[in-house]
Amino acid sequence: MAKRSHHVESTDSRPKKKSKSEKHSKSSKKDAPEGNVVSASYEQAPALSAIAQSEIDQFHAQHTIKVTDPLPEALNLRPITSFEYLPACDSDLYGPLKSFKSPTPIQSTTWPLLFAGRDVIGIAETGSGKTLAFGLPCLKKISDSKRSKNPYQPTAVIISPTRELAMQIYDQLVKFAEPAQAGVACVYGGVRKDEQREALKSAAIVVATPGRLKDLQSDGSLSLGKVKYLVLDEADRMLDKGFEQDIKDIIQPMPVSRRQTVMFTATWPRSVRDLAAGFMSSPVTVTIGGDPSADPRANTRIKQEVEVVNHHDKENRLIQILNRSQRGSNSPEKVLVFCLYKKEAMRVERLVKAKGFKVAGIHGDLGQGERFRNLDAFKTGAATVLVATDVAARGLDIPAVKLVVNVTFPLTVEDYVHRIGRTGRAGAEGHAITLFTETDKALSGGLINVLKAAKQEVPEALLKFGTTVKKKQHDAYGAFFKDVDTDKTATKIVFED
Ligand SMILES: Nc1ncnc2c1ncn2[C@@H]1O[C@H](COP(=O)(O)OP(=O)(O)OP(=O)(O)O)[C@@H](O)[C@H]1O
Repeated sequence: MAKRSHHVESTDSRPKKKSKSEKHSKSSKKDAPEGNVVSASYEQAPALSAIAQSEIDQFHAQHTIKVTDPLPEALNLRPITSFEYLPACDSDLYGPLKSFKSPTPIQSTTWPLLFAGRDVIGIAETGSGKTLAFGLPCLKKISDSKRSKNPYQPTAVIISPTRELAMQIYDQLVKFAEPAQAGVACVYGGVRKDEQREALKSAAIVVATPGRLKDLQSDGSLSLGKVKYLVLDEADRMLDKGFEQDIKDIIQPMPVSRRQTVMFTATWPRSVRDLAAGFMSSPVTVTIGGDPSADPRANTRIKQEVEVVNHHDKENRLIQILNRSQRGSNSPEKVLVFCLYKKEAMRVERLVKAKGFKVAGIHGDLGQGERFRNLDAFKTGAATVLVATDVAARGLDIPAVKLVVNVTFPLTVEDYVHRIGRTGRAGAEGHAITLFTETDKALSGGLINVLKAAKQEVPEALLKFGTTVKKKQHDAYGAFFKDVDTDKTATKIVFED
């Protein structure tokens, strides 16, 4: 088959002088509609173009990959199924990929689109490498651009719902940023601003939580007028009602026509899709493992057990589970225990400690330093049980969490999928045990659908609560950061600053 390489030019609204190579390469892509994405070019590796179409089709079928592109004339870009097909880069940007065998399906499928400058919505199961899916093209954009080093004017902004997750994304990107000579800063609340301000001076990429970013923007510590690459990680959480204003305030000063906007998540409820569309230009939606318009889907490598119990039996049952997991024959497994309420988390942590387990806690009433220290203790194994509220539900990539226990069911089934997604990551097996009570019955239908989609056992006692799925309102998420107090149900998620 003749070697063809696609030179995909997605242009911004202004006419661009064609370089010599572009005059010769046939770009069958119509110019993108007015106001579409940035001027980015992507050269599909000839070796990738040479692969038989049947192999590409097989890859798509094997991983249940679905790509929905609103631009009828757009080129079907082939998935980058091996790191060798990555576009050339004049820095050693790809060096740290050596620790992986091959791209994950979400990386393979979204990388070409992101290199080509398209807006992308990426939906894939927890633990499937979404951070590098959006992170690598971001770093390549910085590494390729001869961006003038305007101090305090980042080229890329990545927004995350939690301080710990912002730090985690930052830590992952820094490994790649050094070879690409791209400065990265991380800004989040709960700590002093002056060091963060200092880091913003030379940062091309800023990873941030919304509150602190807005703070620094309004006190003039940084300008977002030059942002060309915007990522909302855990996008459905970032787009919840009541946060629209935060996100709108952050996006407002950013350029429209030359900005590439990217959203990634493991759950994509209908209630946030219209809002997302308002921030994007002809986004391509990529889903791995199943149709995004259906119910949320859990990572299928996680064994999900649901026990219907009486409210007052929960804590005894938790201790039984911990005895089995921590005092069995093998070395104590790392167990992540989720509560819904801060006071509940503090009470459970005290109970688990009193039973002699090595336990740490993480919730909104702790100082940021203590939260980082406790999370670290769990990562290193100094603590083998972490008692958390939903501050730890999304994104956190903690090695070798063998078991997640939901002592109190979260306020949405999406949060359930994210919580149990702290186990079973990067291809590992996982295990989750959920204590479900009468008070949670409004969510029984959604939970039953998640269990069935993942081919998990559905207990009789759960079926008794009924299978109807309550339509989730736009503001149905529980208090996220300022964790829900025992004396009132959550009315609005409040983000970290
Ligand atoms: N190509 C790859 N091959 C193997 N492991 C990878 C690859 N890319 C990333 N990983 C690892 O997989 C783990 C999960 O990645 P990451 O945290 O980005 O998942 P995620 O999809 O964002 O999860 P979540 O939905 O929970 O946020 C990390 O430890 C990361 O280093």
